[in-house]
Amino acid sequence: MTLHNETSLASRAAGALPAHGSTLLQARDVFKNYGPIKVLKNVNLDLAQGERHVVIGPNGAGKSTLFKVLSGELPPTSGTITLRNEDVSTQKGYRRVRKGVGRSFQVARVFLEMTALDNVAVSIEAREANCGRNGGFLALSTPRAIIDEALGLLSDLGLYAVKDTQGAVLAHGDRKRLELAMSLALKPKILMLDEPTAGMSPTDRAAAVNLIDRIVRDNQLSLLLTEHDMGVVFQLGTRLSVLHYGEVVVSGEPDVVRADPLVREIYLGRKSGHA
Ligand SMILES: Nc1ncnc2c1ncn2[C@@H]1O[C@H](COP(=O)(O)OP(=O)(O)OP(=O)(O)O)[C@@H](O)[C@H]1O
Repeated sequence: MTLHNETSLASRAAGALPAHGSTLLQARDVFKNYGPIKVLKNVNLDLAQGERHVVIGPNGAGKSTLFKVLSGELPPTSGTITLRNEDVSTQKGYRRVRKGVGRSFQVARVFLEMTALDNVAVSIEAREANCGRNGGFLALSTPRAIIDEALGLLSDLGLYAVKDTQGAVLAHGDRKRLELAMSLALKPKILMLDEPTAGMSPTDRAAAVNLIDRIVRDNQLSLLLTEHDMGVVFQLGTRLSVLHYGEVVVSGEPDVVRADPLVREIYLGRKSGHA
C-alpha cells in the first residue's frame, strides 16, 4: 500500500517507493466528516499486492475512520475508493467482502452467544451464500464440509481447544483470534486489521504477531494494519504511513519513517537526534 497526500507535506509522503505488485485497493482525494468535524483530509492511498502497510498516528488521528471508509462501513464525504479499478465508493461493506476485503475491528466483533465453531461456520456459510453456493443461511443443518473447514481454521489459529466455548466467555486474546479466523473464513485477498493486539499481554502480543505473519504468508494476503505498539509495527510492516489530524504526513519504508524528524516530533514525541 502506498499512501499519498497532496498537502504541503505531500513531497514527504509516499510515491518514491516501488509498488509490490498490481494495485488492489485505492483511495483518491478522500475526505470524511462527522457533521462539522473534518476527520480525513485529502487522503490518497494505493494498496498493492503483497504489501504490509501499517497506518500509525496519535489517538484521534483518524485511523479507524480511514479503515471504515476503506472497508465500506462508512461512505467517504468525498473522494473515491476503488477495488481493482472498480469504483466501490458507495458500495456497502458486504459487497466489498465479496470482492476480497476481510477486516477485523479494534473491539472484536464475534457472536457472543455462539460457540467459536459456530462463529467460524457462519462466516463460511456467508461466504458460500455470497458466492451463490449451497443453501447458505437457508440450509437446515450445517454441511459437514463447512464444519470441517471451520475446525481446520480453528486448529490453525490455536483455537481448537475452545471450539465449543461461547464467544461471550472467551479470553480476550482468543476472541481476537476468533475474529481473525472469521475474517479468514471469507477467503480475503486483503486483510485489514484494526489494532489486532490491543489489550494483549506481551506474551499474547508476540504470539499474535507470529500468527499474523504466518497467516499473511501462507495465504498470500496483502495487509493493511493500524497499531499502536511500535514493536508490532516494525515487525509486521513493510511500509508505514503516519496519519496526523487526518492527513498523511509521512509514508515510506519503516526505517525511513522511523528516522524522519517530523515523525519523531509529532508521533514519537522526540526531537530528531534523540532516538
Ligand atoms: N461517529 C463519530 N462521530 C463523531 N466523531 C467521531 C466519530 N467517530 C470518531 N470521531 C472522531 O473522529 C476523530 C478520529 O477518530 P478515529 O477513531 O478515526 O481515530 P483513531 O486514529 O482511530 O484513534 P485511536 O487511535 O484512539 O483509535 C476523533 O476526534 C473522534 O473523536
